[in-house]
Amino acid sequence: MHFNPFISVPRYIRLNTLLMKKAEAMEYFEREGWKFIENTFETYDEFIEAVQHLDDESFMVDFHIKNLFIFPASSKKHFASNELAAEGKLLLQDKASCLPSFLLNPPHKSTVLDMCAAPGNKTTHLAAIMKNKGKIYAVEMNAKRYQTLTKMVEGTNATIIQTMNRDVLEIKDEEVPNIQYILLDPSCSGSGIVNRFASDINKDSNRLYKLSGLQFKLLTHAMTSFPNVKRIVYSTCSVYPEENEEVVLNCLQRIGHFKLVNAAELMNNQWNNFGNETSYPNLGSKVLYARMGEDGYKSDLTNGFFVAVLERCEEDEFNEFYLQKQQNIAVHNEKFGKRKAEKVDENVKEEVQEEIVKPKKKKKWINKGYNQ
Ligand SMILES: C[S@@+](CC[C@H](N)C(=O)[O-])C[C@H]1O[C@@H](n2cnc3c(N)ncnc32)[C@H](O)[C@@H]1O
Repeated sequence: MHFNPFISVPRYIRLNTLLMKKAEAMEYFEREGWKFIENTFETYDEFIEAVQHLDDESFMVDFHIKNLFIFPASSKKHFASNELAAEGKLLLQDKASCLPSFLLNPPHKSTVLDMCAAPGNKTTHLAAIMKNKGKIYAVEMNAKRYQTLTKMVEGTNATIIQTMNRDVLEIKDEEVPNIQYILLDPSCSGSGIVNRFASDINKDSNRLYKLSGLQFKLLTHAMTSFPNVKRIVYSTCSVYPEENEEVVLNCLQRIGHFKLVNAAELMNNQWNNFGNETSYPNLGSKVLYARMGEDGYKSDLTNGFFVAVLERCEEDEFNEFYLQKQQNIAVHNEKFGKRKAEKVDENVKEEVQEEIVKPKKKKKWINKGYNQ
């Protein structure tokens, strides 16, 4: 994988609507000498073109996220010490990192679990989307990062957030009752982050294996431990399919009662990058990537990011990957008559534990190694 080290993403600034109105922010920027370019573009491509040509004195509003401002990359130093950012009114957050909360889109008064919350960018975005009405449980395992999270929550006036310094894998439904929406943004390789963009050659397959095992465990927990969950967003700042499509596919194959929502439709078919449909049929085109334009991909002018949206199936409905796997097992059993029937949803956790402790040989990408 080749990339252009000179690509830079614009300065994205998310308005904290819990502390400041959009009109006030616009007036502030104009007072500071910035010229507003109105976003009247009909298509995403036209918009991207305009952002690419944003001059050093101008700013715009994002095409998808209406409380996200876009400034030229050259303004990064200027905003690093901005007074309104210090007051929690403006948040320096990349567009890609805003997509998970935007796509989860929990309604006001709903109950949300953010499973991996620190430093709190997405949790506080969720609170703003919910207009500070409802309840968000924000869980962070690492003590130091938990402190950063609590500081951010306090500083942004996101009063519906209850922070918890815990391992989310130990949290059960009784402790966080009636969770309806889950955001899962777990630790990942960070291979999508512009300045540390990793090439295939630099892939650390051992680390990747451990990370994807944890990601799988966390997504399984999200899908099986909270009976009232309607929608789950799974995201990473990685561009490696092992942490993305692979994790989602493995979970869907084992847990039948969730299905993929087509992210392209959620973006009104105005987006450039999705997963790999050839390698992951019926899955790749429904999961979203944000890309900075490396390797001939079209650019979204953001850091590299992955988002998958899952929704609970109707009663008696199972997702296609689960059904296919069950069918394969049935065919295999008929042929060889040896293997016991695959465990069903209720027992999936037991199976997951076994898989994580004892990796099976079928995980070919580990054995092949990526350093070749
Ligand atoms: C990618 S960061 C999350 C970024 C955050 N969502 C944001 O937008 O600001 C992943 C976080 O998950 C935490 N984490 C990893 N495993 C966890 C677990 N089992 N329980 C709770 N937190 C966990 C890590 O310590 C790390 O802070």
